[in-house]
Amino acid sequence: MQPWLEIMQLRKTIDDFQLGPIDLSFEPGTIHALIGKNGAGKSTLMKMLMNLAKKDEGQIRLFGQSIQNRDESWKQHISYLPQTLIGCNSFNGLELMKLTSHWYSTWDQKYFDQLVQMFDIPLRKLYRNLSQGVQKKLSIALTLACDTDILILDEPTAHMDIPSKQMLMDILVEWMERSEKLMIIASHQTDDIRKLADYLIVLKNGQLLGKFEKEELASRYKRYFLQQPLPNKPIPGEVGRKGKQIVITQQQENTEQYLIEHQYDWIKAESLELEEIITIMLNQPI
Ligand SMILES: Nc1ncnc2c1ncn2[C@@H]1O[C@H](COP(=O)(O)OP(=O)(O)OP(=O)(O)O)[C@@H](O)[C@H]1O
Repeated sequence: MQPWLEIMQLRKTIDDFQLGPIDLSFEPGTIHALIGKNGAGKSTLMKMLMNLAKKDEGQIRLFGQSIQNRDESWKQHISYLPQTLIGCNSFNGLELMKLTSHWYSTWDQKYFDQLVQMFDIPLRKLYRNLSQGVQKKLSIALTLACDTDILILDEPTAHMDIPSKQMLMDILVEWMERSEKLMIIASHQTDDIRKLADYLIVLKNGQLLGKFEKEELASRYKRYFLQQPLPNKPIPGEVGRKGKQIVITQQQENTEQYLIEHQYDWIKAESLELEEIITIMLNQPI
């Protein structure tokens, strides 16, 4: 399938922080989660996708066309939720709704009203007087109601209470089903990633570790409980150990082949939780 969004050899330097080179493609009908420790470059990458942060090198292509040297009409296809909305404080929800709906021809008023009701957002209160969680809910309602092809969300569940987070997960799944859509979401919440993502894009200190299919990643990592102590040197696929008889690997086939060849028996092998896999990946040397 033709990707809707492509990034080629994208690079940016901010002081001593270097992002890239990054090559990625995003196909319709998929949800990509951007994963990385604080300061890994997730927000910077998202801002570059929106042309809000200037790239030093590389190309971004939307529907096969470069977004550079064009007017900003391509933004009609993408709605973006930044970590914090700037410049909204002196407006209330109704005014922000008018401003946003004016810009997007795909604006869906009925859907916005529905989201406002679901999240119980007071539209007549000034944005600055809303709690952080309600500010987030309003920004999400404004972003989703644009009903664009592509949605870019930077930590959408931050500051939200637990029931609202759960509701948002369902809303985002339903949003994907409205028509053919693409979603890119940066999140530190494993719940968000587990429930939503098809692919994980892992950034480490500005470097791209890779794009991984979530299910494939989950099946790759295994923990073995052995009957005998392991040798001191690492075994094939090993990424971690607990004591001498519990080992975590990321290459099931190679590990099992080694264990069988060297006559190590295992009592059981189990899959890892996504949170544990992400922690291992983010702590591994590049
Ligand atoms: N406007 C800026 N001025 C100076 N440095 C910046 C600026 N924006 C980003 N950086 C630096 O770029 C790096 C990446 O920041 P970025 O916000 O993209 O990370 P992140 O992965 O989104 O982090 P977090 O998970 O904490 O939100 C950091 O070292 C940050 O200090």
